Amino acid sequence: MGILEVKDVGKRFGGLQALSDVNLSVKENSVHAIIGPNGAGKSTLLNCLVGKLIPDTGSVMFDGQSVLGRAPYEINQMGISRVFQTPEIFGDLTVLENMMIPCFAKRDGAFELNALSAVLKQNDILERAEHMLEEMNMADKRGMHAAALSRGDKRRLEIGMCLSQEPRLLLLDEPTAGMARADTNNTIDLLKQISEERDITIAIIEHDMHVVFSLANRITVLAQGTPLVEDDPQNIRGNPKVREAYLGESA
Ligand SMILES: Nc1ncnc2c1ncn2[C@@H]1O[C@H](COP(=O)(O)OP(=O)(O)OP(=O)(O)O)[C@@H](O)[C@H]1O
Repeated sequence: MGILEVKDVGKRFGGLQALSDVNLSVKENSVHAIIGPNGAGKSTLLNCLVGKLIPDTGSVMFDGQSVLGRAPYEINQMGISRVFQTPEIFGDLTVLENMMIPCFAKRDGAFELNALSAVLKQNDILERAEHMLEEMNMADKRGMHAAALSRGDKRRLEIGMCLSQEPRLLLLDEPTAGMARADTNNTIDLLKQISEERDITIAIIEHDMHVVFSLANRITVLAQGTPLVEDDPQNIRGNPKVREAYLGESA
């Protein structure tokens, strides 16, 4: 039994069956990649896991509890945290102020941006945020405006903000999209370190096969809204159907 169990999930948008009969089991402490061509249904599936969409059929269980019908913030509190394609950080705030926001939400269950000045006076929040920045190797950037960070550092900050909530499942939606190779490699190293050092499960949607094969120990290939195959990376690489359809002959 995985920490995340998706059973027979289907989702239709008008006349389009975006997902059908999706079964997925994500093992605790694994890095599980979901790959597939454009329009395969990867984002739709992710949205069904975090409460942004409700499937028409099937079930989604996290650690034995159904996530269906729960609001995104409730699912977040259950221990699922999501990193978006575009970093969700506040560019006008400093790196430290950004990091304080999820620390506050973790302590009090909610956060309003206009409460920031009050938050800045709270030592426990400040200590926690500074500790997280040290863990993310970003302490030297604490006073910078987040907008001035490199793409890779914006991603690093956002991942740190997610981790400060101590999730058990981290969902990543193309975390290296649009990044130069150096930033991509830094992000791969960061995610490897997180997966090795923390008691955490990672599920990642990714187009970049270098990222997928560097990180994943399990891969599900989605095609036209339904899983084509789920296997270990070496078998996915060698699977002729997958090679032909998704990876290209050079993979
Ligand atoms: N809100 C929506 N309303 C209508 N159709 C949608 C909606 N969201 C997604 N779709 C359609 O559902 C199908 C699956 O889309 P989805 O974005 O999940 O695919 P994807 O695998 O994430 O693709 P990509 O790799 O391009 O991001 C596509 O045909 C898409 O156009």
